Amino acid sequence: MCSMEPEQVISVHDGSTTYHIPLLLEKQNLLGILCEYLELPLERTPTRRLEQGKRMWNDWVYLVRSQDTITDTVSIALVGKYTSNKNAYLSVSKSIEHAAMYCHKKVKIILIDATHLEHETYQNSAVKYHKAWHDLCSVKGIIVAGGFGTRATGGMIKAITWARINKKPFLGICLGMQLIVVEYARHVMGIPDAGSQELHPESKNHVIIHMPEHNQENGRDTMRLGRQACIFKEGTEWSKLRSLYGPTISQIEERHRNQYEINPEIIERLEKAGLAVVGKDTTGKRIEIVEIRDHPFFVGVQFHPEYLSRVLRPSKVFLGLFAAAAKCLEKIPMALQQGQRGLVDEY
Ligand SMILES: NC(=O)CC[C@H](N)C(=O)O
Repeated sequence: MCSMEPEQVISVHDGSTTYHIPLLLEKQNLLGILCEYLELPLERTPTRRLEQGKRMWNDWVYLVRSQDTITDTVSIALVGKYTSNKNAYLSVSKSIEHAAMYCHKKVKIILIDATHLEHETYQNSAVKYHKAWHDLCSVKGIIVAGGFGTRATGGMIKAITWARINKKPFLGICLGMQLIVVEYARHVMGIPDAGSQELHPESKNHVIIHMPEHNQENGRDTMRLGRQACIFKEGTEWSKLRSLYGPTISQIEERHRNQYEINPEIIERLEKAGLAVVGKDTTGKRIEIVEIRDHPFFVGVQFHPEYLSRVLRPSKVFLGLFAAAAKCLEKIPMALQQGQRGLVDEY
């Protein structure tokens, strides 16, 4: 066969998940073959690096194999406006999967087009409207993901109201967090026209404003980007999200991509009404995390936790949402503190 030896052919057959593929490759000695053909001196690799690699490999094999014995599936709705493109929310979907693997559960992610939750859809297509609401009401947890522009935000706000009132585990990411604040201001604080400068320019009560140091004319060129610190506020040890980082962590770093922020002038009123500030930036003015205390899990983050989630190191933010949906949140802080590789370690 075209000047190739049989042992040079490596096959990757269908498996239950893509995470099994490294296991298939290893079984066929891919590493050995590559080292031989590329003349890579594995024996000269420092022992520390080799051991680190071995540990990571063992953790990977353990986690992937443990997936084969899962019986429970937890459904999570991902509410957004770019749902017609399956890959638009790939990093968010993968982060939910990482969290599910840690909790030893399977996940079914249901993409919901936020416009379908809006009344206009009911008028044009009652089937789409009822299907979207049926999906939203059936799932165990809900995420409103990031985004730009007004379209579909009416439906996202409806999803937030539903999760808040019905005590469904909920996570709002970036735009999702900004809409939590709009929803709270409108329906709990009694400001019916509360809005965001980006989405509701006509509003007289902007609870989300353009960040002053960012140039509006240059649009997205001047976004707040990249890794930035978030400091947990004193007295927020009760926070369900914070409990996942452990008692010694007072600061985390996460990646950002936004132009708007919570209006600092409303923060005191927001907190008095029950939407607590859990994390702020290093200036102490910019809000990074909000959370409702009397709720199984209702968290908004201004950053994008999906950018830093990894298979062996799932984002705590997604872990919180997923574990609350799977009703195993109370086990997670201890499991993480003890360095368990996942909840299956219990068995
Ligand atoms: N990444 C996002 O979700 C952005 C949210 C919002 N459009 C902003 O610019 O702040």
